[in-house]
Amino acid sequence: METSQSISLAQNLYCAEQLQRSEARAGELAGYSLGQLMSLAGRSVFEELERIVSVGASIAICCGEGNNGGDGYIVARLAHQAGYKVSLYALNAKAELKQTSHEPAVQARRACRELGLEERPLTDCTANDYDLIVDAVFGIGLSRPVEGALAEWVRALNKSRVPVLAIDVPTGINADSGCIMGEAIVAQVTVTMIAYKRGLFTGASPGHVGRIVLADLGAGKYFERLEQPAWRRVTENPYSWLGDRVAHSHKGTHGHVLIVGAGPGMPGAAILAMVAALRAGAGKVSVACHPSNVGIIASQQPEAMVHGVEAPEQLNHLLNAATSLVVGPGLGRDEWGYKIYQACMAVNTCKVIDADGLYWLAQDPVHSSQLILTPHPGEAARLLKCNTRDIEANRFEHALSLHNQYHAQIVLKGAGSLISSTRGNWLIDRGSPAMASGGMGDCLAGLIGALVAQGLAPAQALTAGVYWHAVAGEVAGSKAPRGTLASDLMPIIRKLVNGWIPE
Ligand SMILES: NC(=O)C1=CN([C@@H]2O[C@H](COP(=O)(O)OP(=O)(O)OC[C@H]3O[C@@H](n4cnc5c(N)ncnc54)[C@H](OP(=O)(O)O)[C@@H]3O)[C@@H](O)[C@H]2O)[C@@H](O)CC1
Ligand SMILES: Nc1ncnc2c1ncn2[C@@H]1O[C@H](COP(=O)(O)OP(=O)(O)O)[C@@H](O)[C@H]1O
Ligand SMILES: [K+]
Repeated sequence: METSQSISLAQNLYCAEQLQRSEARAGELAGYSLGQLMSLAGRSVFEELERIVSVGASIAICCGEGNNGGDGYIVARLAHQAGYKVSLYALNAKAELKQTSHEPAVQARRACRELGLEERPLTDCTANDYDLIVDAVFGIGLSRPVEGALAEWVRALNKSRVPVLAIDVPTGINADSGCIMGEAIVAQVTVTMIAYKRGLFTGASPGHVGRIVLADLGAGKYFERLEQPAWRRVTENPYSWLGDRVAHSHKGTHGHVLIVGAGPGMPGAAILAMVAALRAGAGKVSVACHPSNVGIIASQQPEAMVHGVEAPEQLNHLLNAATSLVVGPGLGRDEWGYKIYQACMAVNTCKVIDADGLYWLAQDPVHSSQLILTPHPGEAARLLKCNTRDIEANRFEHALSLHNQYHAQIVLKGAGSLISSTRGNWLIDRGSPAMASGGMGDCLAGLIGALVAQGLAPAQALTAGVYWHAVAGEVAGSKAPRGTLASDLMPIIRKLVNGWIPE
């Protein structure tokens, strides 16, 4: 079987429907029947199992009635034959597998019976009795929420903290949206078949999938020819877009970022955006803020130029001098904030709009590819006039809606940030929960502003900014996630924009 995987296979993300439609044909092109594909799927999972636990370990294999369960029976037979202590559990121990099940699953189940592996009801499986649980309950065929006794079993399994190896998709995770349907298994490893499902990388998934292993079963490259991915994952460091600095460059070469924000009593967000823009390599950084904040902002970083603006007219010369704008950090929702926002929107300069800037944009939508919008789900809900829960229930569709409605370059932030832009639709599966602390968004806005100032096109600046911000968050939070601050990202951002790649 072919194992080397192309860059495109690592990037491309698909929906369950695409797998259901084309996996058989992809298998055929690779020279396999559906049954042979399933045998290969079971073997791939078994090979991963061998990496996690040694021969002799106690394993519970928990099977549903569909083909995900079928994969489970194949693993059970292989594991038993290899000398593992295998216990089999089934969602419906007495029933036959579904009619749509492939022959190898039926054969493997029969073989397990002949080998004396008695099937017990799934809800009798007490996780603590085992070294590893194999989740073969539901995969891409999950069609309704996991409820009742099964949901209770999933909750107990998750509480046990016994490692789980999930087949294809952790049971209860929607493979398209990454949402939990009722209750979902938390796995340490997920071995996913043929191609990546987009829902494995965003929404609730990052807390459920563990390490993801792609087993393309030799059919991946054929599958890619049959189905177009609507989304791709950023897998390559974007440093080449920025490149090394030219030896004879000067500060004017690297652009001038103007941060517009910091209404009365709110200097912090603009300070973070300002420092991020400086550390990300902007030639010059200015801040336009309420006059009451000039002293405190100027005292933070002597390299920045800080201007108090009482009235929008005072902004004009600053707007004319700027290569990029970052509008919104701490801007406020009062009359001063509104007038300042309006003055910024009157110029054509590329703008990163965040925080209160997004609040004002939602009141009076504007369409432009020179706008870079960086909403978190709450801000996205305001922009799309729905609620945060709607956004989280389908992050992919709402990211597309934002791009289509505002004609802007957008990122929908959160674990598995989604970028919908003139460069297409990209998912960034980097970052960490260490980044769930106030100020991280301000840091991102300043970083993107600096990349625009240094000459990247808006969509490139957005993609590279979100990627480096997430990687910086991972590095800053790696040893002690709690208490990680946006300020901790600044020296790491400096390294990343100079081509550093963390191990
Ligand atoms: N085809 C191939 O080549 C390959 C396929 N492969 C494998 O097949 C998997 C897909 O198999 P699948 O389509 O049979 O779906 P699967 O995930 O087993 O679930 C369907 C069953 O679950 C049931 N059900 C759903 N939700 C439920 C709920 N909440 N509560 C209770 N029941 C629920 C549903 O019931 P129904 O909706 O029919 O009433 C049906 O019985 C895929 O993920 C991969 O592992 C690999 O081997 C590679 C080769
Ligand atoms: N659990 C997580 N995993 C990955 N990235 C995260 C996580 N939590 C937060 N982030 C990232 O941190 C940033 C938070 O931004 P935001 O919510 O605007 O913060 P603030 O408004 O406090 O500055 C976003 O880029 C988001 O993607
Ligand atoms: K599963």
